[in-house]
Amino acid sequence: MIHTRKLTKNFLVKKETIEAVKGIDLDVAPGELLAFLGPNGAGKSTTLRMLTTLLKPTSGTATVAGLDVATDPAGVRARIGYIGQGTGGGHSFRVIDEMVMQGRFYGMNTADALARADDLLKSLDLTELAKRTVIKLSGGQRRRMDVALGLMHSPRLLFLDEPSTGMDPQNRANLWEHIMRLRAEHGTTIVLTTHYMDEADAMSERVVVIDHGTIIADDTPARLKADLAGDLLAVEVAAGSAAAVRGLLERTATEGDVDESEDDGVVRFRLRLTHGSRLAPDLLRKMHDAGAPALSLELKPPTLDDVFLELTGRSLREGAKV
Ligand SMILES: Nc1ncnc2c1ncn2[C@@H]1O[C@H](COP(=O)(O)OP(=O)(O)OP(=O)(O)O)[C@@H](O)[C@H]1O
Repeated sequence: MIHTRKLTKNFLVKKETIEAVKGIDLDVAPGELLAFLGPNGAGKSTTLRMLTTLLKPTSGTATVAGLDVATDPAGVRARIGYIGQGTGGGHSFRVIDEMVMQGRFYGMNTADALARADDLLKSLDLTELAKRTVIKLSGGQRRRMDVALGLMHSPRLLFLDEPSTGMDPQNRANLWEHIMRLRAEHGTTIVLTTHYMDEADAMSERVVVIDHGTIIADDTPARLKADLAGDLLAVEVAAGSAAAVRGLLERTATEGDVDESEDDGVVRFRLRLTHGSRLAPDLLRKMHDAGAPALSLELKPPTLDDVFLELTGRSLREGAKV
């Protein structure tokens, strides 16, 4: 559905070249749901804008839905849906009119456009709002209408640029429910950008991590986490037991160093353990046998942020918009 080779975009700003996207190779199969995840300025939107023909690549190639973005941008546009950041229709039209106009724009006749709009409004729980003017919709409703607009011409491939930015968790969950349903019903291939790592984790089958214009990881969230970041283990012991426990933990740590801090006679160790839930009981027993029992033990599975941290030395949260 998408094939890019060495896809590159440079911007020239005041005689300075900004390398926004640096030679991306990407293949997306029909029906995939893929998220570009990365901090602000990583190159996610620029990549998406090249794939949707809104920006011309500086070099490299991209075919989208079977057509070349450079030589047949109009053809690509006819085959895809694109929902940009905070876009949407005009303010003073009614939702249904906005949708029919969109359908007409894509060459549908009014009757077909109305039928399709009805279907989509139903799928996206917007039927009751069909006659409301767009300006009166809430943020979440508006975003759902954006999705409906992007789907009016039944594209096989839908691009969503930060679909849920600025939404509260309930609206985000609701939008996702609708996107998933549409996908199940129509088999639409979906490519989206997000800097919400929990969203990428929970919703996407494939996460492409982008940093400084380069793909630095590309896999299922589960495999990314399993490969790159062990579970985070935090264990507290009495200060008198610290020396014995330190040695034990250093022999057990599978990733990185053992971090240690002391507060009020309690020493807290933090370390990464691959397959922590399997190792933790054994560790507890060894600590007990060494006469240095744990006061508390906490085991946290890794997040995509841990993955990003391991890959770049930076946290995704640091650069995330709130
Ligand atoms: N039109 C433009 N002119 C100049 N520089 C640009 C332009 N668009 C993007 N850039 C720069 O290209 C780099 C990548 O930006 P891009 O918008 O693709 O990042 P992003 O990962 O989508 O970030 P965000 O999460 O903030 O949307 C940034 O350094 C940005 O400042």
